[in-house]
Amino acid sequence: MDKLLIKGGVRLSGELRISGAKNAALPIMAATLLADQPVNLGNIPHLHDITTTMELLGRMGVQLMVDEKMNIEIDSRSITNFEAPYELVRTMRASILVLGPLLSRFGEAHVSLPGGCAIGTRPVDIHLDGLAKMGADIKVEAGFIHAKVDRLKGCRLVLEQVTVTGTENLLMAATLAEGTTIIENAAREPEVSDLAHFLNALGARIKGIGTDILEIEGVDRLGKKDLHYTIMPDRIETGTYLIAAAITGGKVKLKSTRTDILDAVLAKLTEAGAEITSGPDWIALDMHGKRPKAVSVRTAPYPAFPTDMQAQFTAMNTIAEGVGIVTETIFENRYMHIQEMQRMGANIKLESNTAICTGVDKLTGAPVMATDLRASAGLVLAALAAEGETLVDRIYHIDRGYDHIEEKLSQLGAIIRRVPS
Ligand SMILES: CC(=O)N[C@H]1[C@@H](OP(=O)(O)OP(=O)(O)OC[C@H]2O[C@@H](n3ccc(=O)[nH]c3=O)[C@H](O)[C@@H]2O)O[C@H](CO)[C@@H](O)[C@@H]1O
Ligand SMILES: C=C(OP(=O)(O)O)C(=O)O
Repeated sequence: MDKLLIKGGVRLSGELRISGAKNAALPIMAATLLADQPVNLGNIPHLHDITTTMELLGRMGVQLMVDEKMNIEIDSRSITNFEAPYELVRTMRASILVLGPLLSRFGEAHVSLPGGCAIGTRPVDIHLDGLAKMGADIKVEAGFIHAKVDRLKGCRLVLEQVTVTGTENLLMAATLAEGTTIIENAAREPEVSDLAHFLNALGARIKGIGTDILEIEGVDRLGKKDLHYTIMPDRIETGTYLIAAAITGGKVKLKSTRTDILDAVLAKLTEAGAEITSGPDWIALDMHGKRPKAVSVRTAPYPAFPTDMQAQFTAMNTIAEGVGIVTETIFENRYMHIQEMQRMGANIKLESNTAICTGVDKLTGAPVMATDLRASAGLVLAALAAEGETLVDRIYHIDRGYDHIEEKLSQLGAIIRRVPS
């Protein structure tokens, strides 16, 4: 297993280009299953999860072609089977996103139940309940979801809890259903909106995009000749590099990104003492060499503070001035990074879903273990601020969601290298 070796203490500075959003690219790739014409997708990030999704679609018989700029052409007309096997689903929970499109277009889907994950139990009951309400016959047997239907029927769905992939699965399913579907208490994450815009570009009729009530009038077919769709920028990658600069007292300019999807994160960085400036497609952060001030954050569905930025802000609080209280309300077990940060000298007290972080003057490099994607990012950030060397093990988690992280951090002056296994 590859590791990352980081020598901390360098003040980062420079410019970077932000990649396409993993959490928009994955549902949009799954949504191409709905189209009866090839689709070309641009701004696809270089990530392990993308390779897994390509393999998943490829095993179903879908044809994929990637060019050197990571534009992917996906043609689902050659599909031969409707199965998402365990060995792929277990490495990437987003595989569940093929369920809605397969069922809606082909009337059949067999998707392995996603396995346990380091951040919580993450059930898919809301996905399944919604599809059943739309008329699907769903059985869960031997770890597989088997779903069948002649044609899904539109109906009113009130989601019990805000769920991002749940909203996406039901939204995709509704596009080819008979009649109108209303999804209430829908997730408003920008990636859900990007998916909805993509579906409308294919010919879907979705209203209420960006709100918590989505209205979908089913159509008979989806697909548009020569459709090219560009994936939105990754707001979590953007936030992570802003913190890389903030935690080292440095400055950074991030290009090909957006400010309008990062309000909660930028507000907290400003509170931490960062000077933020921005243009239509760039954001810059300057700490002017200062140590950040500790900030308190509480995770909640968009537009509130994102759970996918919690570990990174926890990392910043470890070396900040003062006490920051971090409350995780989305996932019940998303604090696996804390124990590792404590090994680097962090002063964090964990009480139930609240982490009380008292900033220390310095962290010390240590061997640490990455446990999930954003926990790994938090450890890399802590390592950038620490004195001495940190060896981050199990970085396959990071490769799931960060495009060329060591190259990008090196570009900002970080001393970081991949140690192959
Ligand atoms: C690929 C992708 O986009 N992943 C994101 C997505 O994950 P994901 O879509 O899996 O997360 P959800 O929004 O579904 O989870 C929110 C909460 O709802 C619960 N829940 C969800 C579905 C369900 O059927 N039943 C249920 O109880 C979950 O256990 C969790 O406590 O949103 C999360 C919350 O912003 C992010 O951290 C992930 O990065
Ligand atoms: C939790 C995440 O991803 P996934 O839902 O794919 O596990 C994430 O992107 O932080």
